[in-house]
Amino acid sequence: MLDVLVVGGGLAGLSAARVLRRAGQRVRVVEAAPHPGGRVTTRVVDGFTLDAGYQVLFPAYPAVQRQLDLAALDLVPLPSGAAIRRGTRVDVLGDPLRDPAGLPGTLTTRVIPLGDKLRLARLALQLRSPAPHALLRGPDETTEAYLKRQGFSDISLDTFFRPFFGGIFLGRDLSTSARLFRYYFRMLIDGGAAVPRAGMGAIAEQLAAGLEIDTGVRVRRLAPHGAHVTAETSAGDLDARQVIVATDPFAAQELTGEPTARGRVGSTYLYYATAQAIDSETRLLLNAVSGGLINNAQWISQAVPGRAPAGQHLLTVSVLGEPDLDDATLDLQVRAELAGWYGNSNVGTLRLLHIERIGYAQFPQPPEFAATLPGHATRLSGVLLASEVTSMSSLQGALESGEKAAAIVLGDLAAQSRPRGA
Ligand SMILES: Cc1cc2nc3c(=O)[nH]c(=O)nc-3n(C[C@H](O)[C@H](O)[C@H](O)COP(=O)(O)OP(=O)(O)OC[C@H]3O[C@@H](n4cnc5c(N)ncnc54)[C@H](O)[C@@H]3O)c2cc1C
Repeated sequence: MLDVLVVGGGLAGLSAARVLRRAGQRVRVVEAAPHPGGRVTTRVVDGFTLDAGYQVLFPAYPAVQRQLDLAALDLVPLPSGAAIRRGTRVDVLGDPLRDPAGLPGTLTTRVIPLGDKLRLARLALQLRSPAPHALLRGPDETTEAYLKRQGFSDISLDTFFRPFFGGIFLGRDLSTSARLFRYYFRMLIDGGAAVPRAGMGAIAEQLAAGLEIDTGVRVRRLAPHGAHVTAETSAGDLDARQVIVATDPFAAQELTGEPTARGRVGSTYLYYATAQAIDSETRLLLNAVSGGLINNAQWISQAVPGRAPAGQHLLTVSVLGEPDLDDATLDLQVRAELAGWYGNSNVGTLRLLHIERIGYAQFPQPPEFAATLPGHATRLSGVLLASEVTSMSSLQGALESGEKAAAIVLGDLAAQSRPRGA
């Protein structure tokens, strides 16, 4: 009999399994998909390396610092700041803290009023002192209300905050909890954003190394019997003293009977290849024009060498939500918007490699969302929950959730009391 069965091999499940294995437990992960990683995966198409959606790692995440060997991931820091696009017009907003060379351009760019640049600097100073997890406490409101209270103008909200944080929250309305805004802002100040050279899937591969993982096996039902739990799987029954359910919240609800589902935020990504050097920009491109499909885009092969074959370029385009358009229409409409940036002849060279439609990317996180989240205990004896949904919809949330569930299994009460986000 296993000591612990972990259901789901996303980052929460892998994190839990690693902690338990290090503590000497006999642990096995059962994952429904053909490979571990859950939402953090990478595929190779025609020699181009495509992450499943535009995902980045904040190396300053405390759980990332604890769990990952960042040197072995060969992280490539993404250029700080952003290029704000309004049609053919481009304004660069640098991050003077991380890239002092960009300061003159940032100060002279007129897209953000001078007063708002000073407010950004003040915000950075305010948010860099408290312990990161303390930023997840205190009064809550929407990010939009918080930014307005800080005095930011509508122009800065529309041209920078909506597309930039829209890409993180997967919605431009800034209705996400201001606590999360402050936490992510702090993570960016402390460590910027980076990606493994080989793709985000390398994170899951590193976590999975050395673990016993059954892939392509779905757990259908959990039956507690006092001192152990039987998991009915598509490959037969498995018995374990304890089970950690680390699936998405919808599957967790079915397996445990706990109300873990919190709704869905979806997003859509288009990946284009071209042999033509259309734009030398390496920064994130933000679409400051509202009402279109594109929220942000990046010439990822320029920011992260090796993502495209020699002589080729890779553009990833992020569309928020799930447009009700077939692939051909979606491609046509995105191309029409890109033509407003680069002209028809350049856009004509783009070859669509892949469209990734993600129905469940994150759960909605409105103000005070944390008070409504489930804990790790479930009504099934011997069955615990580990999932981003116990914390926050992020790599940090998934990793720390796995750590905490493992600590409960190990009876480590001190680790259980570690505050959320620490
Ligand atoms: C497009 C996109 C962009 C994102 N961007 C960022 C970002 O930039 N930064 C950030 O911090 N976070 C980001 N996130 C969020 C982050 O990826 C997730 O919060 C995190 O990966 C969730 O991990 P998890 O282990 O809780 O869940 P999941 O990754 O969903 O893993 C659950 C696993 O359980 C498996 N499973 C489900 N049911 C069963 C069953 N019955 N039996 C066996 N296995 C089962 C699934 O196949 C899956 O592998 C992004 C997510 C997406 C999709």
